[in-house]
Amino acid sequence: MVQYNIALIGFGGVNRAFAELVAERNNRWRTELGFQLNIVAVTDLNLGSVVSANGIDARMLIETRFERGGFAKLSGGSAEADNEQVIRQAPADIVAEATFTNPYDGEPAVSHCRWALESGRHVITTNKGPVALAAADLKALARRNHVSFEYEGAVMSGTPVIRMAKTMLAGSGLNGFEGILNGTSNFVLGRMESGLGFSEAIGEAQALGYAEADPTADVEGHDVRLKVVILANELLGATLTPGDVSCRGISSLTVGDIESAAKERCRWKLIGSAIRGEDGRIEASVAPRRLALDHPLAGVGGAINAVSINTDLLGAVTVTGPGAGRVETAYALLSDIVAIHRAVHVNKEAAE
Ligand SMILES: NC(=O)c1ccc[n+]([C@@H]2O[C@H](COP(=O)([O-])OP(=O)(O)OC[C@H]3O[C@@H](n4cnc5c(N)ncnc54)[C@H](O)[C@@H]3O)[C@@H](O)[C@H]2O)c1
Ligand SMILES: N[C@@H](CCO)C(=O)O
Repeated sequence: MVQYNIALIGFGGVNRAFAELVAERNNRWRTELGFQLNIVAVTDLNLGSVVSANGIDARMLIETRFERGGFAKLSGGSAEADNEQVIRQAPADIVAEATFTNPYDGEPAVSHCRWALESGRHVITTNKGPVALAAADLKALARRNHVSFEYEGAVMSGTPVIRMAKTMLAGSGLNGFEGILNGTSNFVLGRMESGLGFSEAIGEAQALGYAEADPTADVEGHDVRLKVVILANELLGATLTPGDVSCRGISSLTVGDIESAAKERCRWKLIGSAIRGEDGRIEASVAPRRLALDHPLAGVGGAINAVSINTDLLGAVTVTGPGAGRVETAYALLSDIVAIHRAVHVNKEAAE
């Protein structure tokens, strides 16, 4: 039986939900997927660090109400988040990076990924910073160290848009995309249509685990800008940085704007898009758009995301599914491990 030792960096909504999946589903994964997971290290800015080569009980981790620095009370624990030491020295095969997204330079998550890859650990991450701002370097580092860098959850949480488009639409002539790529702002717009105030709607999105640590990133469009960079670079072969993407969020929309759109059978949506022009240049933007109710993206509600990918051979192919949520995003981490497992074990077995 294959077992992967996992280090969790950041123990907030996503990695907690992932630990819960490990506690509930490891037996099932053994049978269905051919591997089981063993959490050997966890670090968190608020809780500290804990390392155990024999494994840390996932159920204990999620059921204990730790205070600040509370990992110090566990065997192998410390009150400090010793990220570098844990990432480089814990006996992990895979490092799951799920700390805050920093939209400016991606740090400290970029360093977390770099330390892990340099130390020969696979990296799985839901953090948009390292993927949008340092993917090329991190992929090269992964190749040099014969490990994988996987990041399906960075766009549309557990809905597999990156892997699906890169593998299943290969050769179809991808030339652009447009879509709803932020669960929080889509949820907030829907709640405002139902009469809720902007701040109350954001509060609900935070409670449901959709929002960024600083929800300004959601409502000002910065989160979508990172996702547009990621999709454009992954799917269209672009080399965009966030500065290349014009960006406007939903914070300037008023209840009056939303009501007048509704009277004219329209609805506001925050749309991220990129398109390859005649000259080969990629134009990318994030902006609220007033869509007629019969537009395919107008009916996408709540924290659901949808992206229509333009192809030469098929026309538009639309992927829709959850775009935020703790469990939904934790699933993306599992899907990354499945990809690593298939690359390492299944392909090796097929070659033998
Ligand atoms: N929640 C979602 O729906 C969702 C979806 C897709 C992607 N993401 C991304 O996944 C990541 C995690 O999201 P989340 O919802 O769990 O966020 P969260 O705010 O609930 O958790 C982040 C955790 O990281 C810890 N942390 C921050 N900096 C750290 C550091 N330097 N060292 C160790 N720990 C640190 C924090 O203490 C916190 O517990 C974020 O980058 C987010 O953008 C989240
Ligand atoms: N805050 C983000 C999480 C998913 O990246 C959203 O609401 O879409």
